[in-house]
Amino acid sequence: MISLSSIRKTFQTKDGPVTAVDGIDLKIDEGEIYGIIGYSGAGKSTLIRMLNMLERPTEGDVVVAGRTLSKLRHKELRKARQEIGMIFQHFNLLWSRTVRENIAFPLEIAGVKKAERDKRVNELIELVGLEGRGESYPSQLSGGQKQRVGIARALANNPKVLLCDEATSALDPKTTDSILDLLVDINEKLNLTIILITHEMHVIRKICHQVAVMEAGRIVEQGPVREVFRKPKENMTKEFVKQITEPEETVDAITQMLIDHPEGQIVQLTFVGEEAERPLITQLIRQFDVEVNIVQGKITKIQEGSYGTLFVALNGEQAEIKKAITFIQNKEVEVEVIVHD
Ligand SMILES: Nc1ncnc2c1ncn2[C@@H]1O[C@H](COP(=O)(O)OP(=O)(O)OP(=O)(O)O)[C@@H](O)[C@H]1O
Repeated sequence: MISLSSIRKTFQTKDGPVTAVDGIDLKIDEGEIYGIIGYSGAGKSTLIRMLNMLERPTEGDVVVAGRTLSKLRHKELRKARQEIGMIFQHFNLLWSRTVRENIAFPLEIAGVKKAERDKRVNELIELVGLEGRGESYPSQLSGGQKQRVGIARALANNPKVLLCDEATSALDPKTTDSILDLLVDINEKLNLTIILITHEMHVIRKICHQVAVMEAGRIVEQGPVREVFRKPKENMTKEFVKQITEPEETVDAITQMLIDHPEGQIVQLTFVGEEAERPLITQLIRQFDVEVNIVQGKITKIQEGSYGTLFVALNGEQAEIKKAITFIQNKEVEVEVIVHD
């Protein structure tokens, strides 16, 4: 559905050239929810804005739904853009227009007749769960409701692709979750391809199938979310994964555990899918002469199954601990030894 090859974007500034995107190749399949995560300044906004030519790449080609956007002229580009909807962190609604009028706006621009427009707006209002709010003005809506208007407006012309630029960053956690649920619902109902950028791993965990990690204008790691969670390779990725696996109490608990069991070894076990449900600890205790203390554990839902982390302290003879760790590894559970004694 989307393919980027050797994309580069350099801005000319008073202080000299700034390369925001520095040679990115990317392929995104139809129907996929693809997340791009990175800290501020990594180049995410610039990258996503090149997917609909809000920014033109300095080098490289952008192909969306079979069209090479980077080569299109004004009129053709306007048409191609109807295939690509976009939502924004601060919603970008028209404040003097009602909900209905905001949603109808792109239909007016596309020259859709009044009767058809009204019908389509009704469908969209229902799709995003804004029944009864059609005549309200944006200032009368909550943040979540405003983003629902943004989503309805972005979907008005039946796009194939939806771009989400930090679409939940201005919302509280509960509202964020309801908007993310809506995006999954739309993805499934319409087979819409969704690309989102975020700095929150929670967003990736909750809805994405694939993830790319961006740093300094490049993609440093990418793959299916469950694989990246199970085996993050780059330090940057590990930091993001920690955002949801390692709450502050874990660090405190580990420190305390080390004081209490100076002879022990603390390991982090990472399970994905069915592995998360197997009675691994029972097997460990039965088959090896080790004591197992659970420090902290958490199982989280990801878009394709469940994902769990468990911090345990293993006490016993070094050789026996080693055997136990090998046993766990053979169960296809990732094991990271946090502290060597
Ligand atoms: N129009 C512009 N002119 C000059 N420099 C720009 C422009 N847009 C972005 N940049 C620079 O490009 C780099 C990447 O910015 P970008 O906004 O794409 O990053 P980001 O990952 O989206 O961060 P944020 O979430 O803070 O927006 C930054 O160094 C930024 O200052």
